[in-house]
Amino acid sequence: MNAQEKPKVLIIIFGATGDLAKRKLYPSIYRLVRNETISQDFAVVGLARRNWSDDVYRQNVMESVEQAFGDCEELESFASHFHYQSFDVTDEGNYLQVKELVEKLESEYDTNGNRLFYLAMAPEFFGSIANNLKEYGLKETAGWTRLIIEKPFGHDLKTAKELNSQIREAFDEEQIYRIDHYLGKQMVQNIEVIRFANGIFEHLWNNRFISNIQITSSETLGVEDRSRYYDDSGAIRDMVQNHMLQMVALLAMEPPIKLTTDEIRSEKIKVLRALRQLEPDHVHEHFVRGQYGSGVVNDEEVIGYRKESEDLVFSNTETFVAGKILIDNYRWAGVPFYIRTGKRMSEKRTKIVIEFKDIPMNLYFKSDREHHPNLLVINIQPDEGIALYLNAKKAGAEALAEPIELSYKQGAMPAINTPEAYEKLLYDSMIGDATNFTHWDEVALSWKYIDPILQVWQNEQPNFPNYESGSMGPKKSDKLLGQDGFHWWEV
Ligand SMILES: NC(=O)C1=CN([C@@H]2O[C@H](COP(=O)(O)OP(=O)(O)OC[C@H]3O[C@@H](n4cnc5c(N)ncnc54)[C@H](OP(=O)(O)O)[C@@H]3O)[C@@H](O)[C@H]2O)C=CC1
Ligand SMILES: O=C1O[C@H](COP(=O)(O)O)[C@@H](O)[C@H](O)[C@H]1O
Repeated sequence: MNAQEKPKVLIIIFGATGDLAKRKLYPSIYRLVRNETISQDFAVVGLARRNWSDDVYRQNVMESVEQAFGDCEELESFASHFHYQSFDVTDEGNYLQVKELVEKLESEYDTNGNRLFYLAMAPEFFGSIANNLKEYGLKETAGWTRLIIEKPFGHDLKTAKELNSQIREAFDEEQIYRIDHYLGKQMVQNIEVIRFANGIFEHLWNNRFISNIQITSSETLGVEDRSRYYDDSGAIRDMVQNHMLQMVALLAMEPPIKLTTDEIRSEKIKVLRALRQLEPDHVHEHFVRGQYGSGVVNDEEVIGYRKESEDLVFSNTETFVAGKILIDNYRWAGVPFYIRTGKRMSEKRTKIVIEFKDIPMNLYFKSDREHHPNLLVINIQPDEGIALYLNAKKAGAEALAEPIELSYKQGAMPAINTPEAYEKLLYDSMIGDATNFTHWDEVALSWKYIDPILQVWQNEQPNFPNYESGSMGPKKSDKLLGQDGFHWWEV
């Protein structure tokens, strides 16, 4: 496709009545169409079991867009491109009807035969859907065919491998887009730019100048109505195996020789290969898990995880993880990457703190115990931006220093309308840019790192709940850094 051309596409959504489709996919497609990022020659086929008509489906699409953006222009005309078919993925006979509908729409809309299949469904269906798409001829088209797969991609390395071979029987690796929505976030994409477009940072980006890196992704929400999925997954599979390790890889990778999908992936893969695998005896030294009890979040009293549903009364699933990750390569030997993520914490925030090594002797602070190392903070959300903490002279006669903050906030720039992560990733998949999707090798290496932790945890009885809702997790998470002489920066 010519870079100037706007993609023309027929999007086929499996799980069209579900939460993800409503909250993320329809508003994203609306923005892509409204901003004319994609061609007006587009259509959407929604598939799910519910017995909806096109009208009911369109009504739901319009409501989801309005919920996201308030009153919107030309919503009815936008929704008229959406078509619904009641469909049970477990009934193979249904695929022929889907094929008929797709071919009929392709003769009505000028989409060049381009088909984007989006699997917004429970993962147990991913493999069979992919195979049936091939079996029933839905891949046979004059245009391109791509498959977007939601997470979780497997439950551990073994099941991820099984799933991957199933999907690869039907689709080539270049046609598979494994989505990790963190890679669509503006400030996650900014990590590479901050590092590789600024001479002042890249020279310092190594174990001679950085003492540790901290990545926090905290949420105030609890498990909501996803307990069936979440209880089987827990924070380590839900957030660490994918989003957190992807951020580690972006922070630690070597500069790619070119900004192409293959070169960037190849550098990320090298980092994941260099992660120090944990022996069972070392898991407790490096990883802490937690589960929320009751507490107060945003001034409201909330219940503990085990009270969220009858099925969770005896649950040992972790809703919090903190970890110390080591990367055994020349650049990062000896620099801990601390990560923490959890539900029902005191605030919703994702941020990265790069702590630089302190100077050997500080002449400007009153006591030797006062440490104000330089920090670079990358705020991923909600306030997208960067802050650099330096020390400057305190006003007054004495020769004393105090920390100051130089900051840049993306939202403060006029006319910058940050695209939502899903919007960006949907567009990338339509133009065939897989840079911000995860390659199978990345998925496999992430599971390889996580598996030993899962194995130790599943054989032990945790003492849950061990953190109050509205806090920043269990005390042991602070000790993880304390034992190395560091602390979490609440900047
Ligand atoms: N929701 C979120 O915020 C996120 C979700 N994800 C992932 O996205 C995927 C979808 O999640 P989510 O939308 O929350 O899940 P939901 O449970 O809300 O939706 C599931 C969808 O699948 C349909 N469905 C279920 N069984 C069948 C079947 N046998 N045949 C056809 N359709 C069926 C349901 O519709 P019906 O009942 O009408 O058949 C519904 O449309 C999952 O893989 C999840 O892990 C990833 C990140 C975030
Ligand atoms: O993938 C997931 O991410 C969300 C957090 O995403 P964010 O963009 O709001 O930071 C998390 O709530 C969910 O459990 C997980 O599946």
